[in-house]
Amino acid sequence: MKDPITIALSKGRIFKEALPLLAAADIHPLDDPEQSRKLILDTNRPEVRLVIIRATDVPTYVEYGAADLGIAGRDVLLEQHTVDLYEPLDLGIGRCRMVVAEPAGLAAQDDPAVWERVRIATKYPHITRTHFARKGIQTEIIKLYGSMELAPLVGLSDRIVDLVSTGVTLRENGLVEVEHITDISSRLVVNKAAMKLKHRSIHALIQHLEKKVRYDPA
Ligand SMILES: Nc1ncnc2c1ncn2[C@@H]1O[C@H](COP(=O)(O)OP(=O)(O)OP(=O)(O)O)[C@@H](O)[C@H]1O
Ligand SMILES: O=P(O)(O)OC[C@H]1O[C@H](OP(=O)(O)OP(=O)(O)O)[C@H](O)[C@@H]1O
Repeated sequence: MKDPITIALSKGRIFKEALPLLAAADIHPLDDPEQSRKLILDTNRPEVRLVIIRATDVPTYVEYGAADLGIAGRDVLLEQHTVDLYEPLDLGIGRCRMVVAEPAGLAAQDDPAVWERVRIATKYPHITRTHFARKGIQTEIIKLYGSMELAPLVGLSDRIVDLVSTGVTLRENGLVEVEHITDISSRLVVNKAAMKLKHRSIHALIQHLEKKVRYDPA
């Protein structure tokens, strides 16, 4: 009998980009989470199901074994740095970068090399604090849950730490990137006990994903 496998992932861009990877492992969801309100999606394989959750909840579900595997952004994993998981594979999807940004007007006369104390609005307080602490810069952090680009426009903070991919959101809000913190992509994460107890199934799945990522990336 095959091991039952539960995979956690978020809807939206991660789900869309994960579909070809899952297909390479012969996993095809029977529903589209954009069309359905179902939180558990069956697949063509009776032993494999997907749970559809918030991107930031993926590490929690996998750490506690509510899902055996998951797909999580490196941003989420760095921010939730104490979560205990295996992270065997960079899936190469959800590619973007974590940056410090500020209004173009401020950037024109600003020099990050002389910053001593900065006020930052961000969804990523741990990453932000760590980045600036390494450079000996004190931070006042305003924690937000989205739309960080608004903060400097209404005087909540001078600067933000956020993800950038095309740069359109920064540009349309008159902001520019002033520091690159790190590159981001989505990772496969695996529950530690499941990796032992369901080793054959999980190992086979990792191999299919790895082959697709390495030899046939999207
Ligand atoms: N503009 C982007 N381009 C590419 N990848 C991105 C971009 N923005 C975010 N990501 C990646 O996709 C992941 C999921 O982002 P998404 O916007 O779907 O969820 P979220 O709204 O950030 O999460 P939550 O609902 O938990 O707050 C992020 O954790 C990040 O790794
Ligand atoms: O450089 P770009 O291609 O414009 O992408 C950057 C935007 O993408 C992400 O937001 P997302 O689309 O996830 O919206 P939300 O997190 O505010 O819901 C990120 O927080 C930026 O706002």
